[in-house]
Amino acid sequence: MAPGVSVDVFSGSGKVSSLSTGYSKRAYVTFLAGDGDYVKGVVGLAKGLRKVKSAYPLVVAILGDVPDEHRQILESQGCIVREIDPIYPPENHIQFAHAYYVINYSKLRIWNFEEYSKMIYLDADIQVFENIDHLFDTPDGYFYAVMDCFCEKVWNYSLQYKIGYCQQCPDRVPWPADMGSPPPLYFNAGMFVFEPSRLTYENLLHSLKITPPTPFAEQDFLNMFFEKTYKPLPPVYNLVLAMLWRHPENVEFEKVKVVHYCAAGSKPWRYTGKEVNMDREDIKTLVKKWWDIYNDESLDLRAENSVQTGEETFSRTSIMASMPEPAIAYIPAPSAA
Ligand SMILES: O=c1ccn([C@@H]2O[C@H](COP(=O)(O)OP(=O)(O)O[C@H]3O[C@H](CO)[C@H](O)[C@H](O)[C@H]3O)[C@@H](O)[C@H]2O)c(=O)[nH]1
Ligand SMILES: O[C@H]1[C@H](O)[C@@H](O)[C@H](O)[C@@H](O)[C@H]1O
Ligand SMILES: [Mn+2]
Repeated sequence: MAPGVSVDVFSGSGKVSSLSTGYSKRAYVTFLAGDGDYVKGVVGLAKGLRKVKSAYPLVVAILGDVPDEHRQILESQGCIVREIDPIYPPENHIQFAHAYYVINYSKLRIWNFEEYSKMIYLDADIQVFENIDHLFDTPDGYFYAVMDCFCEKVWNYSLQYKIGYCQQCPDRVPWPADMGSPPPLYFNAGMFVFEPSRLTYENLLHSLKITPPTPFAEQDFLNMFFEKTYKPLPPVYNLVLAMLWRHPENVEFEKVKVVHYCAAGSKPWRYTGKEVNMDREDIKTLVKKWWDIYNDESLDLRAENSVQTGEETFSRTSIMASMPEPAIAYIPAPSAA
């Protein structure tokens, strides 16, 4: 999109406005490690993207420890599987918020997927309930993601949590004047829009070498690295579930496009309803909606509705969905923060 063109990319109306840029230059990308059950998340995501008729493929950046059987499942669902080497942070004795976050530094390899000009990263524990292809039309040169919430216990090591400050409601407990300015806006790294670039990739790896690891691993690191170019997206593009009970006033539940099952106990494929906050009706509804997509056989990639173009398989419905709409409705952009 040409700079300065006033297109509201958040309206959700423009399915794909840039056929001319070619399909292969845009893709969704997720990350998969290990032989556990996150593969279910990726399958669910692939089917969810098909359901909303996304025009772009899903690339899965996998570590070498993903078993062949899981790779085949992903390919049979139309995913483009790309093996990446792991990235570890510099040695130190930091306690991560979760031990497995250490593998998440490997995610930085996706900046090296230079055959794509723009990508949307989605965690495997994310589901897309409405088409978000219009986010590919966001102006280049920025890093787009949704602001996080600091109210859950997993944040208890942080100063924000200790004093009760959250950027989602900065007036509840104002940032203490004697601590200088409030910290920069902080995004959740389960969903973001970015431009792969060899130069950025090399800068990321170089910076990582000289940056001590912190509890939220690559999420903290990306927040530091992209601090100046970060543009907040509205919460409907990555509903961090804790927002439902911590900041309900900031959530338009009926309008949510992307749900991130990141709260403790909320992964649909492990859900029991027993953990704190997990017996809420809204959570049960969202878990059921995830399973409905996962179990829907009509959303499996089928030979008769797929098109093979080199290494990439697109569903025919996706290609149909990429035809430009006759008219695009422009509505005022919601406040970014
Ligand atoms: O065994 C695993 C664990 C994780 N993952 C992948 O790593 C992603 C991140 O893990 P979680 O979704 O469990 O992490 P959270 O959502 O709780 O954590 C948040 O903080 C993390 C800090 O490392 C990451 O930034 C992550 O993207 C962000 O959403 C998963 O979605 C999945 O894509 C696997 O493939 N296998
Ligand atoms: O950024 C963090 C991370 O995604 C955690 O895993 C999640 O439980 C928190 O709610 C979120 O704030
Ligand atoms: Mn996640």
